[in-house]
Amino acid sequence: MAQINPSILSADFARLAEEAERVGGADGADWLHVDVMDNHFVPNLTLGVPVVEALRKATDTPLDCHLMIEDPDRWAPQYVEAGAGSVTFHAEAAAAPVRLAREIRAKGARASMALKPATPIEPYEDLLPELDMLLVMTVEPGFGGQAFLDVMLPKIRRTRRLIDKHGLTMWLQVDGGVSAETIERCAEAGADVFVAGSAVYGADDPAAAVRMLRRQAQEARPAGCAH
Ligand SMILES: O=C(CO)[C@H](O)[C@H](O)COP(=O)(O)O
Repeated sequence: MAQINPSILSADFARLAEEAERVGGADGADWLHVDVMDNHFVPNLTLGVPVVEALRKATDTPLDCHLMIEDPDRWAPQYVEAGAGSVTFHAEAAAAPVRLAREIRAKGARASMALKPATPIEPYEDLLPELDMLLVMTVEPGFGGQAFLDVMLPKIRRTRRLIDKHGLTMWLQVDGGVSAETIERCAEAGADVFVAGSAVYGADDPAAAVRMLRRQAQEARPAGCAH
């Protein structure tokens, strides 16, 4: 089942509760993607734990927190305590990714790891069973509205093959430039969770955009795929 996670990076930060509402409801967002940026790991600054706590109270949609921050080993557990249902840390930033994934899971959230475009999946093959999701970035992290990097499609395919080879049920997420023009290629390559910021919040009807993206992804999935 294809999941669509609108990124609040493209939402109106002065009205986050209403923006969450605009993509929620039946057939709406599967998760709300919350981009946490610290101005060090990426050259942009967004929000932190108090905003995640406030969002948790403002919406029933589960929160998928993507930490684009340094030292996630120290900070990620606080996002679980703040109410995130899934916490993604970056492979490039984590000092002890296995220990961190186990801590996130032990605290009750899904553990996920992200790879920047230049980071290969292969060195992390043995870590996959420790994770509930792997995020392949399809833009350089830091900003919404960037063009989708087609050169990431082979990495999505290789990651899907590794997940299937190990018989894992973990999810494969893509984030960056995902839109009506690019989502089918991602789904064909094996992604099953799609983050979309500008393609959802830039639409006249964001909830309809979520439904359309989900339908496109669902129809583009390889025939007979287990994910
Ligand atoms: O992680 C991100 C940027 O670092 C965003 O989630 C992502 O770029 C979504 O925005 P868009 O769909 O407009 O590309």
